[in-house]
Amino acid sequence: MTAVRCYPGIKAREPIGHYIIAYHEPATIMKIFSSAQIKAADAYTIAQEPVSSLQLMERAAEKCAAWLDLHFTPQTPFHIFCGMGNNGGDGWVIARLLLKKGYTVTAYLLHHTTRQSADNAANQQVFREQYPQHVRDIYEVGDFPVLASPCVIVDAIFGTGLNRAIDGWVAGIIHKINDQRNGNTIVAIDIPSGMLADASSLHIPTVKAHHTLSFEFYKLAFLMPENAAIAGEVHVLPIGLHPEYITHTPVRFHLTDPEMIHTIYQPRDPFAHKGTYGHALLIAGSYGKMGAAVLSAKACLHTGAGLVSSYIPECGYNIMQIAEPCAMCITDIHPHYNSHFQEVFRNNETTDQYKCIGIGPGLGTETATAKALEKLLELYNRPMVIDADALNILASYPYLLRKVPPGSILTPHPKEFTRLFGPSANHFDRLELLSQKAVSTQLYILLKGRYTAMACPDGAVYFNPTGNPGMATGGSGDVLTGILTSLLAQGYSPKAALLLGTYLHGMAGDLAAAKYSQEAMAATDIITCLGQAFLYIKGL
Ligand SMILES: NC(=O)C1=CN([C@@H]2O[C@H](COP(=O)(O)OP(=O)(O)OC[C@H]3O[C@@H](n4cnc5c(N)ncnc54)[C@H](OP(=O)(O)O)[C@@H]3O)[C@@H](O)[C@H]2O)[C@H](O)CC1
Ligand SMILES: [K+]
Repeated sequence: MTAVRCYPGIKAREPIGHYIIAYHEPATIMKIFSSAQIKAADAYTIAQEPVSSLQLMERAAEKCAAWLDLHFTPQTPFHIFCGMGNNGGDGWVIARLLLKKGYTVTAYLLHHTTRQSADNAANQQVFREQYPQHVRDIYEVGDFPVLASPCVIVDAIFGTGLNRAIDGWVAGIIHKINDQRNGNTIVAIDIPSGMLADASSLHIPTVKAHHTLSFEFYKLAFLMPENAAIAGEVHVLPIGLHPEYITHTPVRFHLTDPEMIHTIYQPRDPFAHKGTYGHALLIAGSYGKMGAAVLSAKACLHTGAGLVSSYIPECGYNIMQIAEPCAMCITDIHPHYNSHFQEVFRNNETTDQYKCIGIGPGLGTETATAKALEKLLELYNRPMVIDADALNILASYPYLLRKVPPGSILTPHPKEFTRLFGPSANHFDRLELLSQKAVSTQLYILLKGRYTAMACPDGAVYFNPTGNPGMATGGSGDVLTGILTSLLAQGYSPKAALLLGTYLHGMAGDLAAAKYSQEAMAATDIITCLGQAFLYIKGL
């Protein structure tokens, strides 16, 4: 079942994020299965539904043909490149279905092996019998056709059964297909040929698709920044894989979705007073970087914390009081940076007063700041939010990481992550390192990106689908720190705060982009749109 959802006031087809374009039932979209698990889901469905593998292939191809028919007209010629496995089998069925709908179709068989899957053979035979004049065979690069533009190229060469890097003349064909990108549309079936679903495809020849029609699930590879230019726009097409398998099979990787977020969100108590929703403390700012402190305090307030106190250097007092009158201010003895914030916690009473501390935006990395951070970590034992320069201090003094209260949330961007935990050869290795570090430190680690990855102490990783390139702007991270600190102060568990806060942040960013454009939006606009994002989540 596919249901189209959209934000209030935003057209369903606004190209802001995948999830706005089409939304699928949580059971099908939330879990990210490996290619081995997808194969098992396939087998389970065939055995339990029951359905024959040929029927399942027909079902999958029908979904693809329907999608293609919705997005193109019979005036556009189709060139469908088929491999010898089941991905190629899908290609034969798509070719047959499109011809039936009145499209001009040529199907090409790549003879990359002498072994053909049974379902591929069966569908190829049907096609050759019905449409012999529509088939061409490819044995070498020289057999690649001359294609008149504009046309649609369907890549059904390799799917999730790819077991090694593509080389030789088949790699030549992949390059030829990519040479046709300009002026034509390349649509990959299930996964672009050459791309590995669960491992890095760096330096491997891969089809560079404009669209990928992925069966039932997102593949982990689609969420990796290194593959951004390969899969294009991903469309998940449900093909009716067995819900029992989907529900009961454990996975490490998940994609958060609106329904999941709606269940995390807690409506406010009608009898609430400002004490109900916690007192948050944000330790931020330095000379020239007071904006970071203001943004995090504003975001914290607009996410619902009962009280917000901002700990800032002397120089920022007027700035903060004028920019955010709803926040209280504590100033450091130093005029330009924070050097004695641990002194806020003279006794247990004050430690208890602040339900959560967020630290880092615009903080600077002065030695006195680092010393104060060490003392703070010794005094405060609730989960904190640690960002920006506070992370850079942890990277400079790695022993401090052991003092961070368990359950705290670290929010590095990729460079901060590398400073903290070292470099990785590719984004799959980095994801593994992220997950390992969350387990070994018992902290939540949020790695910022197009699909921000949130690693939990139990080894699970959640990807966030909201957000857009307009958020790659100064202050966006400070806003996230304020949001997360606010949710923790209000009593959300670290995991709930992490998933909800990151989703809200991205959604507010999407709403800001829709209103002002990705170019013109600034971090302050993300805060302005937080209210609309809350209303959307509440109203789901
Ligand atoms: N998910 C589902 O429920 C459904 C999926 N469908 C489609 O099936 C494919 C997976 O099909 P499978 O047959 O397992 O694998 P592929 O078609 O992707 O590829 C297998 C063939 O590829 C050859 N191969 C593998 N790597 C290379 C390479 N680097 N160079 C050359 N050839 C390669 C392999 O050859 P061997 O020599 O290793 O035997 C095979 O010939 C899935 O992606 C979906 O598209 C169903 O149709 C519907 C249900
Ligand atoms: K493919």
